[in-house]
Amino acid sequence: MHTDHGDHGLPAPATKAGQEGLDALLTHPGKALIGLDLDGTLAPIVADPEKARAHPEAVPALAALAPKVAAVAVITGRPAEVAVRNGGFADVPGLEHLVVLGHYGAERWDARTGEITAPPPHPGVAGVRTELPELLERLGASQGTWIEEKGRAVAVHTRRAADPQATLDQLREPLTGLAGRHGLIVEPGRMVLELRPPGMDKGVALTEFAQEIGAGSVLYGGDDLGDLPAFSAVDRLRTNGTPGLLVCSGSDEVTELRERADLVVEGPEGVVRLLAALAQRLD
Ligand SMILES: O=P(O)(O)OC[C@H]1O[C@H](O[C@H]2O[C@H](CO)[C@@H](O)[C@H](O)[C@H]2O)[C@H](O)[C@@H](O)[C@@H]1O
Repeated sequence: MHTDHGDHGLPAPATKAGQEGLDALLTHPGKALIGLDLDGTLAPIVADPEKARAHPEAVPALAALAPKVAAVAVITGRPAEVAVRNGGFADVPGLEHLVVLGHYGAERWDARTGEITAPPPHPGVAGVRTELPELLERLGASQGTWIEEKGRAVAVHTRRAADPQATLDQLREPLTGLAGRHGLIVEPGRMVLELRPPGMDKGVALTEFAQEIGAGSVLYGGDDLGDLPAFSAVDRLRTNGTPGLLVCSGSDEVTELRERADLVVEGPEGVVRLLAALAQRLD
C-alpha cells in the first residue's frame, strides 16, 4: 500500500489508521514501541539460516532510533541467543535497552543484563526430534529438505529443494500430524514448517510487552505468516485506543501481510530506510 515519500524520506501510510499511528509516534516518541521481526524484515533472506545477518544498516538505524522512543523489541521465531548473534545486537551504544523476544516470545533477552529468560522446554520436542528424520525419509521428501535444530523447536526447511513450495505443501499435513501427536503446533513460514510448543505467538508477545512499558503507540514490522498475530495485536490495540502502524517488509513469497499493512516497503532495505528516516525526523 504505499510508498510515496514525504519529508525526511518518510513514506506515507496508505490508511487513516496507519497515518494516525505514525502521527502518534512522531508526536509522542517517548511513548512509542517499535516492534520488529528479524528474518526477512531486519535481515535479508538467504538459503542458509546460519548465514543470515542483519542488513548492514539495520543496527545503525536502530541505534539512532532507540534512544528517541520508549522501547525497541525484536520479536522473532529464532532462539533469542541466535537472534542476538545474527542481528549483532549485543553491546551496541544506543541499544542498551533493546529487548529480543525469541521463539515467538517464549524467550526474552534484555540488552541491559545480557541474560535470557525462558520457560522449561516442552517435552514433546524430544519425541518429534526422534521421529522426524524417519518420517521425512518415508515421505520421500525432496533432496535439499533439511531439519533445523532450534532447541525449543525443530524446523523443516524446503528452500533448497528443487521445488520449495511443492515440497512444503507435500509435508504440511504429515508434519501437522506428527506435531499434534506430541502436543506441538506447526508454524508455517517462508519455505519452512516449524514444529513448536503452543501457547505463545508474536501477538501475545507484542501485547504483553506494550502493556509492560505502557506504550502509547505501536509500530510493528514483519514479513512472514508468523507476524500475522502481531498485526492482529496492533489491530486490537487500535480498537482499544492505542494508535498503531503496520509495516510490511514486502516479498514475492508472502502476500497476506501486504494486504493488511498500512505501509509496504521493499524488504529489509526498505525497513532500514524507514527506521533511519524515523530517527532523522525525530532529531
Ligand atoms: O520470526 P523470524 O525472525 O522471521 O524467523 C522466522 C524463521 O526464520 C528463519 O528462516 C527464514 O530465514 C532463513 C534465512 O534467511 C531462510 O533460509 C528460511 O527460508 C526462512 O524461513 C529461521 O531459520 C527459522 O527458524 C525461523 O523460524
